[in-house]
Amino acid sequence: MGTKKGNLSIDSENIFPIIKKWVYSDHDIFFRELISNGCDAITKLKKLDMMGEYELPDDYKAKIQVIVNPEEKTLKFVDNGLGMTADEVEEYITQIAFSGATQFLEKYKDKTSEDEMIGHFGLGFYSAFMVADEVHIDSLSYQDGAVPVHWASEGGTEYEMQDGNKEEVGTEITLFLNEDSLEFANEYRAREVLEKYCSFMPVEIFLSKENAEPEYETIDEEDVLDTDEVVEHITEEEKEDEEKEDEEGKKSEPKKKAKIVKRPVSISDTHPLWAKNPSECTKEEYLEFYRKVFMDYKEPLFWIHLNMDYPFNLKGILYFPKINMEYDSLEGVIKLYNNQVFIADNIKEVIPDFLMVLKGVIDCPDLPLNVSRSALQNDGFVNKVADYISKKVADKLTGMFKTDKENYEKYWDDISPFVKFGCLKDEKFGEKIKDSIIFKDLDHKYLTLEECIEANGGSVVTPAEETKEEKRPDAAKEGAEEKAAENEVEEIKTNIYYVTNEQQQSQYINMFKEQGQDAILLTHNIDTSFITYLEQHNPNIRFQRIDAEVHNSLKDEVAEEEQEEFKKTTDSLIEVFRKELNNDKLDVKVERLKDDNVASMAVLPEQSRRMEEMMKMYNMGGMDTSAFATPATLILNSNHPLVKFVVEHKRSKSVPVICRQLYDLAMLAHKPLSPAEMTAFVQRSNEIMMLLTK
Ligand SMILES: Nc1ncnc2c1ncn2[C@@H]1O[C@H](COP(=O)(O)OP(=O)(O)OP(=O)(O)O)[C@@H](O)[C@H]1O
Repeated sequence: MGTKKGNLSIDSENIFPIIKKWVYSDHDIFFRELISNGCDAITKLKKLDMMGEYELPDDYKAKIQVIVNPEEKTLKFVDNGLGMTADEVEEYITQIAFSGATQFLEKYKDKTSEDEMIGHFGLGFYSAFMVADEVHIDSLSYQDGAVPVHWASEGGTEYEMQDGNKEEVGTEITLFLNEDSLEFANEYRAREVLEKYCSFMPVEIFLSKENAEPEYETIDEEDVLDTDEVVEHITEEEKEDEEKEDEEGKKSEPKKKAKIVKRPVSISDTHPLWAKNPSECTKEEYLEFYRKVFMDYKEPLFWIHLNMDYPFNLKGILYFPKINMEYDSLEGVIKLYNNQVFIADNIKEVIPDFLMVLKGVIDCPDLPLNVSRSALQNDGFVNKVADYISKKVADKLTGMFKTDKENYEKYWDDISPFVKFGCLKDEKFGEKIKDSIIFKDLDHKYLTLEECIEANGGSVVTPAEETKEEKRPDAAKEGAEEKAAENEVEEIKTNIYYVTNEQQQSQYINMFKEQGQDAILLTHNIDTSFITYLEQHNPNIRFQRIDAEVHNSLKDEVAEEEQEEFKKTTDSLIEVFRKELNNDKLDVKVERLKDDNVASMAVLPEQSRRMEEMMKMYNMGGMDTSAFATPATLILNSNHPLVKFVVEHKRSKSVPVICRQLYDLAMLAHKPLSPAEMTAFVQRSNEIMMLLTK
């Protein structure tokens, strides 16, 4: 063939600026595109061999070589796939713009948003022009009598094609890098990109530097392989005094070694663990894979091996890392692959939001390589993938809850924020997992929600619901009865008490324990939202923080005949405290607490406290949420000698000090004092101690 010159295609005129600017936001992606073309070419050649249309040489070893040359500023991709004839280069490369690109340009000529640009247009090869001023193709087709072809283009609309001189079947693509992209001719940078995109490609990939000094290694002669290039055979004479003699007194043979050219190491692991059958993988393999891929040397808690063929193909491994710190700061990585070719990290359309704290790999050959995020959003298939993944995670957890409770409880602190977040985010997940959610009680024993309800004297189906069911057939009275039943439900809600901070709420915990009353620990900041979620899903329960009210079991009843006297005491205490604390709106309540070690405490209604917490959590645009805060109620224990003293000695000069101190002590367990309050508190405490010295 003489030199053939031509125009790439009338349509391609405007394609290069588009490619350069938008198609691929990550410039390094051309590595992936060119290497996956090479992999495809190799797969096709192997298929031809299988179909008997071509015979692979006996010593055929599929491989892709990436050769950097910083001096020449070139980068080469060499594969031993099926190669192309001149006609094929013409058809697949030159005229490419006819097919995809025409529509592409039509559709996107006025759009500038990158999100909308990325699609699957068979433009992979052209990504080379993002980094190269000039690209050459040298190819030799597998076909009998094929003539090698050389193609060159400078990325405009023109190209040149002539006979080439490639001797082995396959294709070599040479990129003459532009000034902005010289980094890719650096061996270390190239390795970094290859490791990012090609760590698990199905073909071995070798990186080398053109004209680099060869590296050698010395190995035992017996370990030399046919494929090794031996440069020297070495016989190591053992020193006289070290000479060993065997039983018959013969000298042992001198050691034979060989100096060989260092064996190249493939960048890609062509059989990644996720592609294997889960039953064939060992714990050590899972851990090693985790360390290698995520560079995380902390052991993951456990993992799920996904393996699905129908109705779509999906394989992968999801690891649960140790994650018991604040939920917001957690960041997992889920790497998405298409047939072992890396697509991207953390594509949120495919991976349900709440699973983003996990670390893992997912290989889904049915997902397009060039994923457009906006295109994925409403894609039914993508939603199914996401549903499947979340279902599998729920299955793993419920399975573990049933069959391996000991470990499940051990992991619970780590995984509970994730599980709870999952419930808030994904109805279906919440429904599946609901019976496997557990709560730690004051003795650090685990209970299910059902057990918590029972421990607090309730039952999962409330009597009111039962009556409601029974009465249902009576249609005539239905309306009125339903109302009555609803009120009843309201009345018989089971309270589940909880603690958010064991230190701060210790006074309440002690009182609870003393009365044999239990509570659960909910210490994570996601718990505020989570209990609201549980209440919405279980109308018969109500969560109350341990200091939200004075639990009935903590109080002594006031007998009928004592009522009047008690009221008097109450009124006078309220008056004194309001006066001494200089706050006539102060909410004071007097109770007879069973625990006479407690003089005062503060309670804050559950709903207003939760509201305040939510506002704080969302920060409400930097608003000062204290303006909305409901002040706590001061509870005074009329059984306590200090309180009794106040009632009996209203005019004593100690009363102001006692009132203020009791108030501060109650509030301390509830929230931090302001700087001024704290200063006053310390000063007063010192004054009280001074009295001891007198
Ligand atoms: N290394 C190669 N060996 C043999 N044929 C190749 C090679 N590279 C490209 N081709 C041919 O050129 C065609 C166009 O390649 P290009 O990368 O532009 O698009 P694609 O691979 O079809 O799609 P995409 O890369 O966007 O997924 C390929 O389909 C293939 O037929």
